[in-house]
Parts: sequence; structure tokens; C-alpha cells
Amino acid sequence: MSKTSPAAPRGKLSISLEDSGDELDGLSQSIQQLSTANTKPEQSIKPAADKKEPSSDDFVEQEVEVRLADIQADPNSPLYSVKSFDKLGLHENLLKGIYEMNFTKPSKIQERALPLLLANPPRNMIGQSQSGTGKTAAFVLTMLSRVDYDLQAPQALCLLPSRELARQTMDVVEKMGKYTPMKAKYAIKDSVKRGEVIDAHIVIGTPGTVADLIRKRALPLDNIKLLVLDEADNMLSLQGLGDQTLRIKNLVHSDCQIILFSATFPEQVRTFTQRFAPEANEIRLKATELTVDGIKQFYMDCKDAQHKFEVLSQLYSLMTVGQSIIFVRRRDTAERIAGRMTSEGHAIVFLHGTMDSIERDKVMDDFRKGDIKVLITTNVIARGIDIQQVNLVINYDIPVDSEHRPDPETYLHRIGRTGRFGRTGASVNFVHNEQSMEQMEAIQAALGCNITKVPTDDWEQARKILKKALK
Ligand SMILES: Nc1ncnc2c1ncn2[C@@H]1O[C@H](COP(=O)(O)OP(=O)(O)OP(=O)(O)O)[C@@H](O)[C@H]1O
Repeated sequence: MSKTSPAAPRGKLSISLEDSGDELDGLSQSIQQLSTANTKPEQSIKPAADKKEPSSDDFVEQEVEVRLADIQADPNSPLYSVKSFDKLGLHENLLKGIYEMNFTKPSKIQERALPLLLANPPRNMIGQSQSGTGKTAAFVLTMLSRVDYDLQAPQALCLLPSRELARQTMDVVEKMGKYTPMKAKYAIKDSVKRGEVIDAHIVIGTPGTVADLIRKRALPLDNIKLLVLDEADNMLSLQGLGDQTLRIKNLVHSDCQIILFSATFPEQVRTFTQRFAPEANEIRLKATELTVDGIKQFYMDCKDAQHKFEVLSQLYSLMTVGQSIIFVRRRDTAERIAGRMTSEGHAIVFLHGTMDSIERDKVMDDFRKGDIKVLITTNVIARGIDIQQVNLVINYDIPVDSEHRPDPETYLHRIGRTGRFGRTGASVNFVHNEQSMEQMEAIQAALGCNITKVPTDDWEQARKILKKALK
């Protein structure tokens, strides 16, 4: 695959996503690009058969695009960039895939990370950017650019924390790689037949299954030149998947390019990430830059645990919500609340980690298609899941870590299921006693964000506040 490669950077780079550098100079150029970018690439690629009469959906889509263009022209936005995709050193077949996905301009993380990721000799990367700002495209395009399509063997291995995220990432790989001869394969539960040896160029999986396949010699690692960890802080956390991830990393060549991406890199994993990906180029956010402006954050003060359910039920009776995700701490709570909501006439499904693969896939597919509007779940899908129609996230239980300490990272990932790529959304936290109030306040202080009260005794007022935020 021929590639117009940008000049390789000299030495290690450490960038803050908010540093301005050449951005102001590029503003007028960027506005010019926007006015042409919106029409040019899509028109040349979309087949004529796609043309149809405008429907109300088109107007919604157009509105988002116009707003997105404004946001992408704002130097303070994480979606801002000065360059177009054509200037990032990508192969034309990948550009075709990108434009067919209706991406017109890169986001800040894409613009900054891609030239570093594609430079030769390959260099490790630790990349941080807010939720919903397009990190997936950055590492997917790197995998698709780096593999040798003439070699039928796994060359890029992408590890992520959940089956659902693996499936979503595969979808992006297939769309972006549509005009390449790439082969990609899952390494998730029930995806590889007994006796099968994976020969796909790109492998996407969860660490447990990947480790298992390596042990069974079903996943050869000799040609792996790229190891990607999405949700890297989670993949490296010692209470979580850190052990398995480290074992896998120790089995790949020492000169393999290591790419770590996440919206969060808490202090306690920083040293470990730097050891895991030595000499990496780093793109970091400050603690105060982590929240996404488009997500309005609220809380509702419930009288006790029982009242939380009444408030939830009332909320869904009064509000017209697009799609929403309710997060709870425990699997049994998810099932119990789904049962009670269903008996009260609300259409809701649950998803958690002990369900079998077929059930999980069906729930997620139904929710993604929009057949189901409300999903209640645990932290299993707190990270990475991208469903643009989700405009409300409810923290039925405030997120805490395994030692019951407030967990700002999980909070950020959970609320980040809405407000994707410049869209607006709302999150509502339920507090019901002193402890949960303190936990929420600790999260608010850690992130320096504003969480506004919505009354539980004046539903007309509550409806107004939330309706405005959900617009
Ligand atoms: N340049 C772009 N132009 C338009 N849309 C984009 C662009 N890049 C990404 N998107 C879209 O933005 C959404 C969010 O992207 P993505 O899922 O990669 O975010 P993320 O940064 O990985 O978020 P998270 O931290 O939650 O995992 C997706 O729907 C994706 O298709």
C-alpha cells in the first residue's frame, strides 16, 4: 500500500490538546475548508442511487452538521482542527472510507495524533481526548495504514474492555477499511472455532479471550507490529484487566508499536502506562478539560432508595427522551429495576456481564437500531459505546470504585455515552442520602464541573429544565 507519509517528528513530543500553537493562524483557512469540505468529498463518492427526497430526518441531520461545522471552527473545542483529512498522510483508499462515513474534518485528537502515529520509525503513543471526540478513528486508521495486505497474518492487535466495544470497533474497521483488502477478526468469546488459526490482518478482542487464544496457538503473534489498547487506563488498571494485558504485551515483539488511548488517565496508572509504552509521544488533557461542554449535568435529591425508583418512573412518564442509558452498581439492581419499570408499562431492557454472548449481542443490536429506547446496565458498557441518539444518561447509583470511593473516571465515561461528537445531552445523578450526596460532590470537585439540582417536588419545573437540556 503506498502512502504519502508526513515528515517524521524529531524526538518525543508531549502536547496538551488545548495548546494553541498555529491554531489561530489556521482559523480562516479552516473555515474555508469547512465551506467546501461539506460538499466536495461526499458528492464525489456517494452513489447517485442514494439520492432521495428530503425527509424530517435529513433536517435533523443537517442541523447537526451545521452546528458541527461551527463547533469544528472553534479553536477551544476538542473537535477543532486546522487541517483536512487529505493532509494527514492517509492512503486514498482510506480517505474514501472516511468520506463515505460523512467525516468531513478531523477532530483535534485525530489531527494531532495521526501524523505522529503514522510517522516512521514507528513510535509509541499515549493519547488522551474527551469522550466522543473520535479516538477510535485515530487508532483504526493507524492499524489500516500499517498492515501489509500481502501478508496473511495478524499484524495489528487491538484490545478493549468489552465485547460490545469490540463489536463497535470492528464496525468502524470495516467501514474505514471498505476500500482496502483488509481482513479483520474478532477475538471475543465464541468467535473463533475450535482448531481455527487466525490469519486476519487485524484482530480485535478482549484480553481474557485473546490470552486464551494465544495459549491455544490460535492467535499467532510473530508478525504483530501494532498493539492498541483502547480505554487504556482501564486495560492497565491492576484491579481490572492489567494482569492479562501485561501478559499479552510481554508476548509480542519488543519493537511493536504500542498505542494507548483513553479519555482518562488517572494519576495512579500514569507511571505504569509510561512503562508499558516507553518513549511514547503523549497527548494529554488537564484535569479541568475532561468534561464535554455539550453534556449538561444534573442531580435529583431523592428521599431514600425507594424514592429513587419513583422518581425514575415519573421521569420516564413525563419526559420524551430520545434514547437513554441508566447505570446502576449491581447486576441484580439492573434486573430488578428493569422488571419493575416493565410492569409499569415502560419499554426497557437490561445488559450485564453474566448474560451469555447471544443475549448481550441481541440487546445491544436492538438498542443500537433504536428498537429499544431505554437500557439499564452496569459499568460493563460505561466505556466507549457510541450511539449518537442517546441524549440522556442516568446515574441511578453514583459510580464508586471497588473500595466504595467516588470514581470520577467512571463518572466521565458513563456520562460520555451522550454528547457524542458535538451533540448535546444530559446526565442526571440520583442521590438519596448523605453518603451518595458526598460521593457526587467529591466527583464534582475532582472534575471541577457544575452539577445542577432538578427538583423532585415540582415536576413541571423539572420537565422544563430537562427538556431545555435535551434539545
Ligand atoms: N472527524 C469526524 N467527523 C465526524 N464524525 C466523527 C469524526 N470522528 C469521529 N466521529 C464520530 O464521532 C463519534 C465518537 O467517536 P468515537 O467513538 O471514536 O469517540 P471516542 O473519542 O473514542 O469516545 P470514548 O472516549 O467515549 O470512547 C462516532 O460516532 C464517530 O463516528
